[in-house]
Amino acid sequence: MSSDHFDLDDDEEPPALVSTEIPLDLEDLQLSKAPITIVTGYLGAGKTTLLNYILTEQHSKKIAVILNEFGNSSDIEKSLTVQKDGQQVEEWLELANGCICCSVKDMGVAAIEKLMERRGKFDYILLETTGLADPGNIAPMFWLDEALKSTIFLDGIVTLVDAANIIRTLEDQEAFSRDDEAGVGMTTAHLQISHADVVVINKADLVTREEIEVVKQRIAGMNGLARIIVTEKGKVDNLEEWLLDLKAYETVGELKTPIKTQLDETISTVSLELPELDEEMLDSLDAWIRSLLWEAEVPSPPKGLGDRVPGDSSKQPILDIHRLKGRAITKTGNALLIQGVRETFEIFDAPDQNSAIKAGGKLVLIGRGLRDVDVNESLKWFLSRGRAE
Ligand SMILES: Nc1nc2c(ncn2[C@@H]2O[C@H](COP(=O)(O)OP(=O)(O)OP(=O)(O)O)[C@@H](O)[C@H]2O)c(=O)[nH]1
Repeated sequence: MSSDHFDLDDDEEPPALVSTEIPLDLEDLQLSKAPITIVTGYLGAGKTTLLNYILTEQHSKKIAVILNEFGNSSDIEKSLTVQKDGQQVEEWLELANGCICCSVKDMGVAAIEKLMERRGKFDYILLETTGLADPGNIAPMFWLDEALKSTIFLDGIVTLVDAANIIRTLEDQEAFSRDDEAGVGMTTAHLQISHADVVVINKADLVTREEIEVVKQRIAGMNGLARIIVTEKGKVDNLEEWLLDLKAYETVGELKTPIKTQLDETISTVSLELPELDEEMLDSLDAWIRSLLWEAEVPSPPKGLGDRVPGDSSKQPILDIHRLKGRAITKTGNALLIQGVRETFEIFDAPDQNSAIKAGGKLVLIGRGLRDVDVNESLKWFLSRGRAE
């Protein structure tokens, strides 16, 4: 995005702090936090085109768009403020419809909060990552546990894919594989799709309807939780439905059973039924999830079930859970939601108890290596273990 007008207002002294007698209402603070949506997608998928469309459309929303260089976590930790010759650098483009656009490098959560404080309140923040970013590294930073301390909260991840090139990108292991700890077979595009709450299949004008269907099936087979929309030039008509207010980390949505076609060799989605849990089983569930996310191990009984391919120890599957969502109902009638991204997970009371109880217990896992292990059997065994012993 280019601009011919930047507002560089940085040497002003901040106003002196004045003490107030008015008690802060924590709930109000929570409500006034600004949602941040991470917009990701492979090089050239159309991220900037989509954000340009949002910023120039007539709507009544105050949106702050941050374009930055979030690439990997080490860059982010390295620098929490933007410095140039000892001065903080901010470049803001103010738009006629009340939106702003800011281009920055190497920023962390604290720096974004600080920028937002200085610019005043925005209804939404959209953060465009670089085409090579792994959203799994970025999301946990915004999904803060001590939520009240932050003025922003992670609303969701939107991943754009280029309809004409995505299949090739997913299949061209040699050209696109990441040679880091993500492992062979995993491309950046895999990581971006597996973490998505919404997938925007862009550049629909460049392919046939049949080709769009193939892309849709492939994506739905990988990430059974993401909602999918098809666009040209990033034109998403209903912003609130598809990009803003996703609440992807506060609620778990429908948790629909993923389609059976496993077209992708690397990433898949598994859906597990959860029985009603007593306290001991709830602890077991927590331990089972920790084993999967922290140890990359599918617990199995001494013999029988396996987290390895029988007879060939060289073929132990690499388990790597990227995203996890679930709903657990306790025997005492309490509904809990489960949210996870990479190693971070949380189990908390469902805001809407009635509809959660009605929908029933379920756990959905998205990640690598899930095709090679029987997570369903493992979970069943693990939950019943305490009672059997
Ligand atoms: N034909 C066609 N071209 C598109 C569409 N959307 C975007 N483009 C073009 O694709 C190119 C890349 O779009 P960008 O919006 O810059 O993509 P990006 O994801 O921001 O790219 P990077 O920042 O390099 O990762 C540009 O030339 C766009 O004009 C579309 O729906 N159809």
